[in-house]
Amino acid sequence: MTESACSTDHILCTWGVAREFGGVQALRGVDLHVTRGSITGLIGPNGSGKTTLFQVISGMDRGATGSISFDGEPILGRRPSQIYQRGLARTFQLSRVFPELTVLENLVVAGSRHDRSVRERALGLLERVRLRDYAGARGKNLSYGQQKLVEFLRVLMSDPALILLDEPAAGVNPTLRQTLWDMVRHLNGLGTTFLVIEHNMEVIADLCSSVYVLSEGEIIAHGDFAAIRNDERVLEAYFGKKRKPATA
Ligand SMILES: Nc1ncnc2c1ncn2[C@@H]1O[C@H](COP(=O)(O)OP(=O)(O)OP(=O)(O)O)[C@@H](O)[C@H]1O
Repeated sequence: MTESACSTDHILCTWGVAREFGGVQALRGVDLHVTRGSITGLIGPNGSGKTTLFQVISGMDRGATGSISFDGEPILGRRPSQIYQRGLARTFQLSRVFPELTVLENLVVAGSRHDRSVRERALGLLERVRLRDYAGARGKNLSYGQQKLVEFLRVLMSDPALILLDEPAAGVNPTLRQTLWDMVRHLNGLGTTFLVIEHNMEVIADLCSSVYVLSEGEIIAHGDFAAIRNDERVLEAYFGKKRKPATA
């Protein structure tokens, strides 16, 4: 893929992104395009490099090579705060809620100004996911699923253009999980773009217009879910090499 393949339709493009950890090639030349306004899925077996790619895109891991553009600007090598300020935010596999702050404070700290409008925006978000009654509770006193939802809301406080979600529903009960996906869909309807790591294929099929499949640090397939689900390389990556037919 050439750099010219990245157009203004794409909010994020990566070319040849590679990352090695002491002999382990975690990413091997990853080319990926995220269309503006899409919900794009990133799937792959455990250890295939998904989280590493998020670390690199968000600037938290600055040891990669290749190039990345976000909203037309090169970002590889930039600090996480610079990338975040440009409008690219992410959540983490494990919740990172501030345990001693209240739920409301957890959201307000991420707002741009500590004024009334930030507070109201936070309360509005909590209302939307039915956590308004928990505004005064400390982060540490929420269930794990509630903490993940609060972490997601905190990301929304900065009104990012692109949100990277790293298994946002893992460890979350089915009701909260539904709330979370409804919120993703709602925000996407308002124009927010998402790149989502998710292991549940029903969710991927339901939510994502485009899916990238990573295996051993390489993109092995890309397309809509119907196309990638029957791809030979994808089946092989998930279920292992094809067995030889049994002999009599
Ligand atoms: N900081 C690090 N130091 C050394 N090796 C690392 C580091 N981060 C990731 N790796 C290795 O890179 C590879 C990719 O890991 P990564 O966590 O990105 O995979 P993943 O697809 O997100 O997996 P999972 O689905 O299990 O979360 C693995 O072999 C992992 O052990």
